[in-house]
Amino acid sequence: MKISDFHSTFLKFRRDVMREFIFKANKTITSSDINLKDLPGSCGRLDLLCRCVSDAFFLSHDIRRDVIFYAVLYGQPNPPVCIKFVGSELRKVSPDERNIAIFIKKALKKFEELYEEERKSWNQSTPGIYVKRLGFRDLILEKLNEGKNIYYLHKDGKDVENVDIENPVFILGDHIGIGEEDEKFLEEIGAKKISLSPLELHANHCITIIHNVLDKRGLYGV
Ligand SMILES: C[S@@+](CC[C@H](N)C(=O)[O-])C[C@H]1O[C@@H](n2cnc3c(N)ncnc32)[C@H](O)[C@@H]1O
Repeated sequence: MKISDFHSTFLKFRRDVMREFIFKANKTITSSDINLKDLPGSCGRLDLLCRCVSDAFFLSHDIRRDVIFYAVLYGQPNPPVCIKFVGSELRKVSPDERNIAIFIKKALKKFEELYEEERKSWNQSTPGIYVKRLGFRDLILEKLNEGKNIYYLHKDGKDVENVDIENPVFILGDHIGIGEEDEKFLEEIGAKKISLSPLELHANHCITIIHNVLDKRGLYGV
């Protein structure tokens, strides 16, 4: 098959879809006092959040511009803090954990410099990275109001192979999960619970698998 034929076949099946993720970081630090040498310990599993950001955006020598990734941080001293990463706007971010942690540190520094009133809106810290005072449930309600479909990634959900995915926001927990109360909330709002494997996976691996599922279905963003 010629490359041009492949390209037109690919485009025929391609449907424009943004991919959004919401990651609940139960223990991740909410001050800029980040020790880059201790991301898992004193920073409350910031290593895991950085890996999620890396797997959400980075292709080999390219970036997924159709992804928006939200992390809601619930660690001390000032929770909740929501950090938003917009793939089409990111500049100078690279896939390694340390580099991403430096950008998160800048976002938290920006947050510290704002008055509480200013924190109610999105504030850009560096290109494509924004910070706001926003809790996990309120963010999900905002997404529902935007007309998004909420998919909760969980081992015991329905096999992803049997689920149609449209206009998605994927919800993920960290090493602790999202907690019973938030699971109940997702059930109440009618989130679809979908499984990627019969085994318990790391959150960042779930992101890679979901990308793979959507890539193969031709569900790309613009
Ligand atoms: C390490 S797991 C969390 C484990 C935690 N002990 C719990 O009980 O939720 C991190 C997150 O990855 C997602 N996850 C893990 N395994 C999964 C699977 N097989 N299918 C779909 N999502 C999964 C879930 O969102 C989970 O909260």
